[in-house]
Amino acid sequence: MNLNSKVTFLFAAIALGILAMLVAISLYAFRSFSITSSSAHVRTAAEVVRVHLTEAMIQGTIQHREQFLARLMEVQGLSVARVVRSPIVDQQFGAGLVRELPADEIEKAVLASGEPRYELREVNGDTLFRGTIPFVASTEGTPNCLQCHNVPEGAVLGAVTMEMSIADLKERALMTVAGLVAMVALFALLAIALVRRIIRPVGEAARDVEVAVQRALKGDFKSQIAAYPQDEIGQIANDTNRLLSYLDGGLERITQRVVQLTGRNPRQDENKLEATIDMVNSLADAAAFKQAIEEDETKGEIYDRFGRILTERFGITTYSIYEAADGKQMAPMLVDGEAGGACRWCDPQILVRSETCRAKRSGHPVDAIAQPGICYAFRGTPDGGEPRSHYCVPIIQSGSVGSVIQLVVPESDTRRLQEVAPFIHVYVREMAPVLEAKRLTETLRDSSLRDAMTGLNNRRFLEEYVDTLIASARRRQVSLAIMLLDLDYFKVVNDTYGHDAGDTVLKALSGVLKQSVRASDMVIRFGGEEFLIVLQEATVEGAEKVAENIRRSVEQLKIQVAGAVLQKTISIGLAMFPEDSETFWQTVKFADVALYRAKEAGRNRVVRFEAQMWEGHAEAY
Ligand SMILES: Nc1nc2c(ncn2[C@@H]2O[C@H](COP(=O)(O)OP(=O)(O)OP(=O)(O)O)[C@@H](O)[C@H]2O)c(=O)[nH]1
Repeated sequence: MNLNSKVTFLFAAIALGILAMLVAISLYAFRSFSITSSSAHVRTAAEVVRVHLTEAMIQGTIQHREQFLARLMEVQGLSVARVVRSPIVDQQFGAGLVRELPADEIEKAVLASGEPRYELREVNGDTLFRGTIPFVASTEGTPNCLQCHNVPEGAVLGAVTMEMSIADLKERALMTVAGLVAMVALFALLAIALVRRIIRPVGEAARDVEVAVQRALKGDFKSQIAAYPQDEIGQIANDTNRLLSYLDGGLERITQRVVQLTGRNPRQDENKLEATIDMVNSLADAAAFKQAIEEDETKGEIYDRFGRILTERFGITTYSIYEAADGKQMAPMLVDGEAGGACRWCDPQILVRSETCRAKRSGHPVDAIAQPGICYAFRGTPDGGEPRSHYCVPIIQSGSVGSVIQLVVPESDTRRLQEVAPFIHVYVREMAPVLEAKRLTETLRDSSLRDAMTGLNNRRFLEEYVDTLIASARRRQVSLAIMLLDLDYFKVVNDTYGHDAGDTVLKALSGVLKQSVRASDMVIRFGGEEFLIVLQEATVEGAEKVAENIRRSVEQLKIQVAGAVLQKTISIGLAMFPEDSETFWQTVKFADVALYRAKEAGRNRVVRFEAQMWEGHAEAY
């Protein structure tokens, strides 16, 4: 029920209540008045009858009593006028007139009690008032009752009964009450109409405010409340309009900025305020994410953190992060939360021919939800499960695609992915410069630890890595074989064919060395044409075999240089850690001494270090 109806209802109820009370009080008052006034009339008439009868008795004309009473009934409205005698009068004066009427029940009661009785009754639609008044013996007056009646003072001598119609009086009373009711009802109707008119703007403003609040709760602050006269309601309407405009303007400005940052426009059917709050939250989360990854040490940690955000925040559990390596290759860094996992969602071709990856090739996001089947490299159902779709985002670093994020979702979940994609872009945008900085740092660090010409690790790398190497060997209680290798008569190559030919020989040798050892072994370019190899978990016999194998491979290696095919030999010194020395670098010195012996002994050979070789060399180191 609205305010207007409530007020109308309230006023109507009050008016009805007042009317009911008014009618009740009026009717009661009129009834009391009618009875009182009729009683007074009957009493007066009874007194007139008594005086007349007394006079008739004194004059001896009492036999005309009935005529007198009949004449009396001609008075308008009077329907009964009769007299009854009390038994004590009959005792004194006999039975009285032959027409004497017997007393009815009321008269008997009045004669017995001496108290008047009045009564209202309805007869055939007429309202009659009856009064029975006793004649009581009194000593007052001249002559008085006791002069003739032989009775004590106060005795009841008789009673007169009169009955008159008060229909006219009643009708007039009802007319008066009806008039009163009509006036009050009219006044109430006018009052209700006036109050409704006064409060209508309040109700309409309240309705407008309610509509505006409902829309505001849905993120829409564009409502305006109709202008009203300059009273309190008008003031509320104006203030509310100003507040709504202020909120709408503020939300509009915030949304515009947030849309610029996220690239996501709230949908028409969306709660704009909640959508904007969501976007601001995402921006704040992305900023926190950026702060966290800036302090991460490696790119692997960054990918891992991003993977967790994909799963925990966006509910995406199947995804791949590829890193574009040098040349045409791509490497999976994180697949479905697994570091360096296999290429699960794409044709493995992309790993060796990165151009096969559409996002890598184009540098643009690849949206298979908007354009199903857009990328031929995508393998949507590798395990025959529910068909899947994908959305790939390239990360541009230093002007080219450095990494590719691939999000994979079941077909049934594509709409949700579309909704979160802009937020994921925000994260990717925050991540890109940090990844680039990390890549530069890693490249710089890698180049300082690597020999640019041969691609082998350098002496500095060995110096940094040696502690880890020793700790690992000690923990596993294994030996390391250390070989120092030096090309024989290498100077001649430079001198005869030039420095470039010398470089070619060194590169070819590096290749042979790399191929001759296990991936876990280390090949280091130790000096100019000097190389150091560390074999992990080695025995003396095993190491000697590897060294001999290298010597033979080098001897058989034919190297094409400008205008000639060269064949070179190599000398190798071998020492064992910790068998030959408890310290790694001392073992390297022993390998160097053995190498010296190999050169001394005619070159192109492997010499295993022996303790007596150190004698005479100690001072040289
Ligand atoms: N082309 C080229 N030559 C290098 C490089 N580093 C060192 N050399 C040369 O390698 C040669 C080493 O010569 P030596 O130490 O005299 O030894 P060798 O001629 O190999 O003779 P032995 O070791 O005694 O068998 C020098 O001529 C250096 O200039 C390099 O990076 N490229």
